[in-house]
Amino acid sequence: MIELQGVGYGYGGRALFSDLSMALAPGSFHFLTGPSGAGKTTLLKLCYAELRATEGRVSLWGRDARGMDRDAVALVRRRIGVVHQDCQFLDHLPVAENILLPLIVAGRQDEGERNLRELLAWVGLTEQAGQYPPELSGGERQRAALARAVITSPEVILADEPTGNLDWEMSQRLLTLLVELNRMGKSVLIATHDLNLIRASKAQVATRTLRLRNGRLQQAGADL
Ligand SMILES: Nc1ncnc2c1ncn2[C@@H]1O[C@H](COP(=O)(O)OP(=O)(O)OP(=O)(O)O)[C@@H](O)[C@H]1O
Repeated sequence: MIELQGVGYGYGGRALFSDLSMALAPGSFHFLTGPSGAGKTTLLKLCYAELRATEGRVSLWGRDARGMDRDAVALVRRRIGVVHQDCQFLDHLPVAENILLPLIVAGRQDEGERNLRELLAWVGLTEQAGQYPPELSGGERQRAALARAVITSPEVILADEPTGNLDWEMSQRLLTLLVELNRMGKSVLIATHDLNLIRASKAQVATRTLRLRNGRLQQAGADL
């Protein structure tokens, strides 16, 4: 679905990473780890065509991202749900409307009501639907961000530090939601610093861990 071959990227002419390859297959579950500033968020942005690789090839469902115009990118993004590091809510809209936004943008609001009710119950935010994002706790915000990422039924979920600043219990709860999505057949990639979260996932799901460090991507093994 998403494939990177020999990909490099840099800001302002300075290479951040190079010759990086990976593939997200249907139903796969990956963690992406590495030190702060290694380029995890940048790598996720390449996966959903927010950024274009400066070398190599990013293929999204078999199409080279480089040749995609805005409409093609918009189409492909509907197959990808992104949980952003900072949630990116519109604070003047209630939580329910924030979650519905991707469906509205996709012109599919008719699917909204039923999906929304189910999703709010699934993430445990039925009571908070009418509240505004600044009124939510950190864990509630992250769960709302996850609901928003999956309301369009994407095939791939890319989550950038979804458990950053959450306590252990809430991190586990979020991980369980992501594992449930994976069991429904979705491919999941989680960027995280939290090695305990990666270890805890092993009991629930078969995962691969990729480590981005010094401009290289390696598969992490038992050394985690
Ligand atoms: N828009 C930008 N312009 C210039 N430099 C940038 C930009 N975005 C990120 N960078 C730099 O690129 C490097 C990688 O950033 P990135 O956010 O991808 O790392 P990260 O591994 O996700 O970090 P963290 O774990 O702290 O979130 C950092 O040094 C960052 O300052």
